[in-house]
Amino acid sequence: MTNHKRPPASVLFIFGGSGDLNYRKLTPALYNLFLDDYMPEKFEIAGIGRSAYTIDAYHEHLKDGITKFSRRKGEENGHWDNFSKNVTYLQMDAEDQTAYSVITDLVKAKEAEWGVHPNVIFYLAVAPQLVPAIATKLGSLNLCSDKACTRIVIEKPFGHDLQSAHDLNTLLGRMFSEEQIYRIDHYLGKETVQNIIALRFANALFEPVWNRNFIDHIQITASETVGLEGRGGYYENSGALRDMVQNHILQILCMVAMEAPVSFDANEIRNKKVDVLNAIRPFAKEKVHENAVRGQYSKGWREGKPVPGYREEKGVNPESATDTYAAVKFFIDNWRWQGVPIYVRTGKHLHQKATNITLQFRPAPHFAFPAESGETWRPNRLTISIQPEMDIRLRFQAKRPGQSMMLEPVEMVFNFDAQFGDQHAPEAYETLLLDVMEGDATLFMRADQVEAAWKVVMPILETWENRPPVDFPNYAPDSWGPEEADAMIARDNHSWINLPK
Ligand SMILES: NC(=O)C1=CN([C@@H]2O[C@H](COP(=O)(O)OP(=O)(O)OC[C@H]3O[C@@H](n4cnc5c(N)ncnc54)[C@H](OP(=O)(O)O)[C@@H]3O)[C@@H](O)[C@H]2O)C=CC1
Ligand SMILES: O=C1O[C@H](COP(=O)(O)O)[C@@H](O)[C@H](O)[C@H]1O
Repeated sequence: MTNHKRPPASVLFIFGGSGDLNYRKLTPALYNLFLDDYMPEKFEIAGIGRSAYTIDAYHEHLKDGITKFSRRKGEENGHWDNFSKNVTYLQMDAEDQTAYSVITDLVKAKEAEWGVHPNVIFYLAVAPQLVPAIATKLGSLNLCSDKACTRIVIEKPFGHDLQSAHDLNTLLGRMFSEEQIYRIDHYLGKETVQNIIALRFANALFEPVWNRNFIDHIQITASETVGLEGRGGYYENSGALRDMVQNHILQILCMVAMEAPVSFDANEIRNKKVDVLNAIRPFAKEKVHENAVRGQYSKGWREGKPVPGYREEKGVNPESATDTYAAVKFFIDNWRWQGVPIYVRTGKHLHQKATNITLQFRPAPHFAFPAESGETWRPNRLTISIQPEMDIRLRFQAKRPGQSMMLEPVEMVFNFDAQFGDQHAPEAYETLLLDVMEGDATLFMRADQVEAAWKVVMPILETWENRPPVDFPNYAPDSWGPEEADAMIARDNHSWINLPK
């Protein structure tokens, strides 16, 4: 028996139903929502692709993905039959307008069967080049003018640069109103990312010190130990700055730096975030090299096994100039953050998988203790670990037990798993898919947000594109990235904070 509201009846069309994202993320997320009683009482999921599948083969394929990739690891597959009877497959070429009648037919059939007009959700889990064609064809169906019930979900990447993102927004705007468009950034669905808002705005403790008067600098790290994982074709045209900084990292930065919202209304939250993006100091192109560092991994070793260099990966140009690492120093020009550097970095094949945010506080204004007591003195730090560790740590000085006043840095830790158990935290895609079915766009990117984020990175991208790197490859797998990134932060008398594994 469910004790929460469930979304209204919904028909969900997944373009890319035969693809990797649906296999690894979307269907496992939908199945978990089903197990947790969050799916609508009446729902139909239609995967779409050109590949041929019998319905049984399609179900087997999806079940295999759940067994391998669901947070529940398929241990509750006993409910699969009840779920999969609502899952169908439509073999169609999405570039063929005449094929789209199957979509309207299915919606009509479900409306007649259920006796209610359902939500109609189009999830575009396809390569970005296909998005304009599909959106245009959907636009010519009778379904899209229903602003209350019809929604379109667009996967990343949203555009390749500011101009293409703007063009895509314009095109989508011809067929759908802004409230119907859900631009996914899966980081916003992560529990620990959403918790930044709770930490900041549900507690009176932090807000008074959350500003330039107390904070010395901020670091955001999103490091990965994996390489391309078969996505060379995509990544070669993207790179770390486009793939991670323009979207995930800037969104995290917005949540750390935004002003307090007055309500949880989607537009209120998004307004506050876009204010941050608009306040990020634009880079003069001649200053880019002082504030941004790019890297590319060479061949090397990880845990005793050889790792091919980026330029040797499938789908990659042997002389590629694509960045697999990016580090940038940002400033936010507003009253709260004036003068506080925000260092961000991300990269493939780094030493550790870790996404975390550290706010380092200014030193205490006067050190009254005997000089020798402060040998191990360290500045206060608040560290928010997003993944794989999910915790928040506050570092402060304590008196070491004994007859003399010796100080020692210690930590207070809140750990999600220890507090709430590790079994039932929903995955990002569960949260985001549920939000789409419920019509809540708070965790999705509005058109102006996406474009503002592109504006932030464009001077770096343009400078890098006009000035090919001379030193690539410039970092080894299993390292912390190029030395130049260490030098960039060292010029400000700081160093990158690498948390212990
Ligand atoms: N995979 C991932 O982990 C992530 C993916 N994404 C994004 O999701 C999107 C999809 O990625 P991914 O699933 O990896 O890609 P895949 O290449 O695995 O899947 C592409 C899908 O598009 C379908 N498709 C291609 N052309 C047509 C067509 N003409 N008509 C109908 N269907 C078509 C393919 O079906 P068929 O071949 O059967 O026609 C397939 O289902 C991309 O934008 C990607 O950037 C974002 C984050 C993570
Ligand atoms: O969007 C992307 O994110 C993943 C990292 O996601 P995470 O949830 O595992 O942190 C990244 O590997 C991929 O290149 C990028 O497209």
